[in-house]
Amino acid sequence: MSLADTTAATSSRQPDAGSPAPRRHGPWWFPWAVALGVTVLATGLAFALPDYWLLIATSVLVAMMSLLGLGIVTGTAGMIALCQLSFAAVGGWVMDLLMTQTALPELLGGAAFVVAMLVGATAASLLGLIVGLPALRLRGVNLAVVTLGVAAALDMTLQKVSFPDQWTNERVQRPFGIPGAEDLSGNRSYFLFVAGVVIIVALGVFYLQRSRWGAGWRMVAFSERGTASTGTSVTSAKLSAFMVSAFIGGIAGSLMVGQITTANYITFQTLNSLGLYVLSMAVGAHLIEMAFFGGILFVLIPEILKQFNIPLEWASIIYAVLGIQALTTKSSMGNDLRRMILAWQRKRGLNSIESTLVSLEPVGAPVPAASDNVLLEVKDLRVEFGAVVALSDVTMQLHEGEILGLIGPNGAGKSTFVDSLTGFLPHHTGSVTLDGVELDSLAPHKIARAGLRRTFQQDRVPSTMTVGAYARFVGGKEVDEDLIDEVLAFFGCPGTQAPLQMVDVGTRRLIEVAANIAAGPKLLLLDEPAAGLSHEEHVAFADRLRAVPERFGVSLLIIEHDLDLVRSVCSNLVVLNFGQVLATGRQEDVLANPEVLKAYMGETEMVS
Ligand SMILES: Nc1ncnc2c1ncn2[C@@H]1O[C@H](COP(=O)(O)OP(=O)(O)OP(=O)(O)O)[C@@H](O)[C@H]1O
Repeated sequence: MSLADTTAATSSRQPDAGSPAPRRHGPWWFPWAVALGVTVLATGLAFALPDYWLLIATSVLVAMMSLLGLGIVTGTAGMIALCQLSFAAVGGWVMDLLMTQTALPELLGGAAFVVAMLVGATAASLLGLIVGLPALRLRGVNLAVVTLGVAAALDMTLQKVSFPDQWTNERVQRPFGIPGAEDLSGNRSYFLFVAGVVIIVALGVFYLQRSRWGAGWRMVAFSERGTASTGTSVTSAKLSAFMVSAFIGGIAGSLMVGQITTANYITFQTLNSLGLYVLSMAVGAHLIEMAFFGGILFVLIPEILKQFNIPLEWASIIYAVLGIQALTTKSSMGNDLRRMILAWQRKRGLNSIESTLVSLEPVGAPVPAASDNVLLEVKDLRVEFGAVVALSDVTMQLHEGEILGLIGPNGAGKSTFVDSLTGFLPHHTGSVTLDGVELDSLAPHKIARAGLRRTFQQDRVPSTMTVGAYARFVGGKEVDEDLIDEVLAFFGCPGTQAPLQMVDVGTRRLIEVAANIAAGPKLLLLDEPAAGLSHEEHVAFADRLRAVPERFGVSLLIIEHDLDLVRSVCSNLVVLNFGQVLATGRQEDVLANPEVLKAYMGETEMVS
């Protein structure tokens, strides 16, 4: 499409034809209805089960609590933690200390248990913070070794120090009983108390998973770079996952101590933490219902072995088989189940979600003209990878309201340029300023917050969220929800309720562009945004991009190999070659420059 083909811009912010359905939030009462149902069920079980099975049921709930915590680090945030029972041990130890060695029970009566439990969980979350620190730099096997080391060290310490109740042979008093129950501190009321705590924590996890924190955990599991480029600190996301996980682990430890009213280091041994990790991976403990199922397995496998007089050590072999299955298939029972439901829905033609970009009425905006205000100023940018000079003395400007194209042959330094500007290559020299603010010394998430955002060549949109959750996360705390709907509709993206799992990769990249525009940056860098789009989608996408600066107030820097798109949307171009600026200026002039023709494409293709 040439300049002559374009018509006047429409700058009004009217909703487009083909808008997604109005935003609907899931029924708010659903989790509360489930919680009520579980409460009724637990109350029924408390009065129906014999004493021995009440103890077993309590153990299931406590194991579920441990798995709920572990699921946050392993399933949601995608890290490895082999010391979940160390957090439980710290929680249990502190509660044991407060309940048997201090005047807390006399002072607070039945409520002392709850206070001690919360103090213990807080202490465990501090250990979570310490364990999380290495996770900022380590991944995979290295992180596994560190967390295993923590578990082993705590194991040995507990063997030496022992639990406080054993110093004086006192027992931990269980919490206040349930009114009307006969045995106010007995197994029935304790089961009900534990069930209540589990329901509260499960509700907390449910809402956390859907909060900004939860979205950060999911993002960090999928892509740390993607997370940072949305303005979220990877450090905070990882540490908060470890701290919340450890807090819940600490509560589980307190409940374990309350169950047996005394404590022993054997309960919290490293081997048990390993078993819990394997189970968490095998069932997919980031899903609340699967954490419950995992709790049943964790308690029932040894119980069944006991019933058949099989040595309990065989339980480890069963966990090992489950672990091998989960690690080799890189999936969990929960995820498999969800995938099966999805495949079944697809077979029935339900929920297939596609972009409506090509069916949108063209906006017909002209290629935007740049204003006189310099928005981005890059001076003498230089990046070296050992002996390779990837960028050398790159100097360029981008003006407010402009769509600037950055082109160059393979290996010219385009990705290195984008990475340096957005903080992912901190060791560059030279200077980068955005709207007068120096960006050089800032971390990637701070650069994003300063108003310079980017999208990626590779898919950085996690399939574990809905379109709306992702867009709200990318948009930041202050994002206008109506603007999210508007930008999604503007690019023909699915509505906010659509699960990203149902959306193809090309449409996901459109959603990434839309969400970043809704975030309202001053400048958005699009790294090969049209890759993976069909010809018709290219044309429609270019039409929409041209309207972005005026309609949404976002300037664009587009890195693209596709010269049709560049011709169609960019007023000015910068050409990189061997890490240096080969040409810069008006698009028509640059594309006619013989040096550019020679270096970039070969004359025949450019002239045609
Ligand atoms: N991490 C790295 N270590 C060493 N050399 C690198 C590294 N990253 C990039 N380079 C080199 O720097 C130069 C510029 O690479 P860059 O990826 O920025 O080019 P590009 O223009 O984005 O290429 P493409 O269009 O193929 O994506 C190339 O010579 C590349 O081999």
